[in-house]
Amino acid sequence: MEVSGVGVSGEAPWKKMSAEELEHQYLPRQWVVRLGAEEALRTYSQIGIEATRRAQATWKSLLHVPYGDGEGERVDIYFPNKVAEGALPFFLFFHGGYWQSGSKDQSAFMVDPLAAQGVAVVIVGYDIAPKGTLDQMVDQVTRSIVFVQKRYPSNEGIYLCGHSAGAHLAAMMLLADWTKHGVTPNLKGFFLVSGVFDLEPMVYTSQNVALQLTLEDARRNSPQLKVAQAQPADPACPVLVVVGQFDSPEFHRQSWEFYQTLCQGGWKASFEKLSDVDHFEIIETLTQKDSVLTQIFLKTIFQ
Ligand SMILES: N[C@@H](CC(=O)c1ccccc1NC=O)C(=O)O
Repeated sequence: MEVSGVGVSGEAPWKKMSAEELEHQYLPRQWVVRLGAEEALRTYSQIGIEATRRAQATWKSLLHVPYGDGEGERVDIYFPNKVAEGALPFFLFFHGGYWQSGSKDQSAFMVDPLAAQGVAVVIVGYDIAPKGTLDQMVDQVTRSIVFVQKRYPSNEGIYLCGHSAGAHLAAMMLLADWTKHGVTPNLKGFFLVSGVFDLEPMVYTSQNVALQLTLEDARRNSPQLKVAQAQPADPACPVLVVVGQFDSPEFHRQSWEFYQTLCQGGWKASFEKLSDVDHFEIIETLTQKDSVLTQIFLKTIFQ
């Protein structure tokens, strides 16, 4: 892999970028080659809305189930037809949108192909900025997982998948302290898709207008800085770091360096660069049962 991490000077490469270049590196829509930037976002939303409509028409579901008292603290749960409720693998999805856009209501991309194979899928809602702060989102995601574990104690594994900002939230769960929640979730795998793991560069982009991260907030919420010091709770739990071929060089660097840090920290990490997909297609392909990423998920869940 040719992506260099920290340069010979020891300084992160983004620190030498102009403000314009940094902004460009962290605007995924500008790296889409098959469509114009705005059309790429529109297409992504449409595919998410359509997949969600189809999922709700096809599978038994529990919609808008509260995992906390806040209005935004809700999940949608989709069940496969067979087997008794509960004794199933559970796949939890945390949507992207830079912690300030997107919702569970248009993010059920992977329900059809996973439910068809006997996986329960939970699409998690959380309070995006400016309503929610990053610390609150991390806490909400933690509680959503605790909720699933408590409600389905006989689950056959909980798998966390996040996209982009959602991959960041899922990665923060590698560091979660479950003791204060009274239950340790049966986590069996992490799928971190086109994520951001070091939030420091975000502080210097326009995304921070809504996020309002201080440098301290960014560092406290950067799994890249934290996982090296943490012991894997379960060293056998696989952590897959995936990035799309057409993601920006900064997104490639973020994923590659996080993967390397996970390996050094004793996690069972793997890295995939998915060919021919951009930041949005990488999730859009999850609507299809034979996509490379869908197959990786199923293989991990049923190995
Ligand atoms: N404002 C971003 C949108 C974006 O990043 C995004 C949109 C949908 C799903 C994930 C995204 N990226 C990270 O969370 C852009 O212009 O590319």
